[in-house]
Amino acid sequence: MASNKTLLMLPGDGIGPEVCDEVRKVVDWMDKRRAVTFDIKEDKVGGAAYDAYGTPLTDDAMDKAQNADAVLFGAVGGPQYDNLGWDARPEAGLLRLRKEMDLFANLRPAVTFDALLEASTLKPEVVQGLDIMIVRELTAGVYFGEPRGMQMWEGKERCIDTQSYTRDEIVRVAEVAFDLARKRNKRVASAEKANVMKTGVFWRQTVAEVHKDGGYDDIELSNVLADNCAMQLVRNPKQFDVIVTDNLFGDLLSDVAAMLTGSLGMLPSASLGAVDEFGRRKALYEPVHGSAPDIAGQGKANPMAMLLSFAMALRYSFDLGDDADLVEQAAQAVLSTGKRTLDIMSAGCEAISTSQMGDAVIAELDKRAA
Ligand SMILES: NC(=O)c1ccc[n+]([C@@H]2O[C@H](COP(=O)([O-])OP(=O)(O)OC[C@H]3O[C@@H](n4cnc5c(N)ncnc54)[C@H](O)[C@@H]3O)[C@@H](O)[C@H]2O)c1
Ligand SMILES: CC(C)[C@H](C(=O)O)[C@@H](O)C(=O)O
Ligand SMILES: [Mg+2]
Repeated sequence: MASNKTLLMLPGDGIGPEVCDEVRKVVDWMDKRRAVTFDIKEDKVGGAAYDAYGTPLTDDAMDKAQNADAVLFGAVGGPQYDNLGWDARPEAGLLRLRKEMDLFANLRPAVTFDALLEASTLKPEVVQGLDIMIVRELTAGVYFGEPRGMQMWEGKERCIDTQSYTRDEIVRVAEVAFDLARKRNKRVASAEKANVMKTGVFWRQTVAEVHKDGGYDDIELSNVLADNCAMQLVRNPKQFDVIVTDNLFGDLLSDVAAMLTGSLGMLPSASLGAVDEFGRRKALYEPVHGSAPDIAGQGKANPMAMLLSFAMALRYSFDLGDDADLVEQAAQAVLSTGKRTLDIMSAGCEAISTSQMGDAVIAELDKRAA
């Protein structure tokens, strides 16, 4: 029977294909055990697409992404591509997907599993029970602002990147953050640099207006300078519920948050567009980590961030919240049995490979569905 659940897989480079292989196991399991069939398409992105086609994302792949119900993205990049021209870089493929699909809201949840308390570099009491959501603006700011690049200025070479935000770009991501907070602990911290950046002042004012005029008086809003936010995340992360922030600060703060959970290999993400008139939204799901060239091809990658990103796809794109819960519970159960990839290894635990971790998740899913 034809499925209306189209899933585009873009494994990419480095450990991207390795962690995507583990998601394929769960997709197959869903088909067999839950009668949920996905119409899977696959294409190349990043360095893999550059090697095959001379571009990090073909128009054909872009079209497939625009028409999929969800895109599952592995990772892109690698040292062999670092000196390519600007638009040929693997990262340019990812930025094009985000921009052209208008995926402005990037949800990066940092949740600490009890089994991994020892894997964090922080004291267990600081991270135990942590559940925060970073909402990163993803299609504007310094990543896309113009002008950018080299120019001559007063007879000297200089290079410019431009931080730029329109009111609408701030309003829509602030609304996502407030709406999410309403279903959580009703607190939003907005992080910017209003002390030194004009865009920071505008961001702060606009978020306050959305809070006041958007009917969000049940949500507590606080402002935090982004540098202080980074420090507070390490000092006392549980003070936060939802953090909303711009593209660049969101990139940095989510890597910090990743280490609270034990490893960058644990942090999933969902990049969402606006809800259209039919109630659908474009979406791309990807781990927060990159292509990890240092461990690629060795079976060492932790597939959890990718698997948990797929769980987010089940929840946000396919209205399969129960199945999302199941995948998350299975992931947690595997870690509770002491199985570990090297990034989250602790004394007394069993070291396993990427693919063994995927198999262990399937075994737990089987137990739960039995
Ligand atoms: N979304 C993406 O595709 C994405 C994100 C970040 C970086 N990158 C790209 O990846 C390349 C490498 O960047 P980087 O080294 O700064 O960041 P990275 O996230 O690839 O790796 C940072 C460190 O974390 C480890 N790590 C990351 N994911 C892991 C996992 N799943 N399991 C175990 N360990 C893991 C790596 O081994 C490495 O030591 C660069 O080309 C960068 O542009 C891509
Ligand atoms: C690969 C790169 C373009 C990307 C970013 O900077 O947004 C990555 O670091 C991320 O966190 O998704
Ligand atoms: Mg990043």
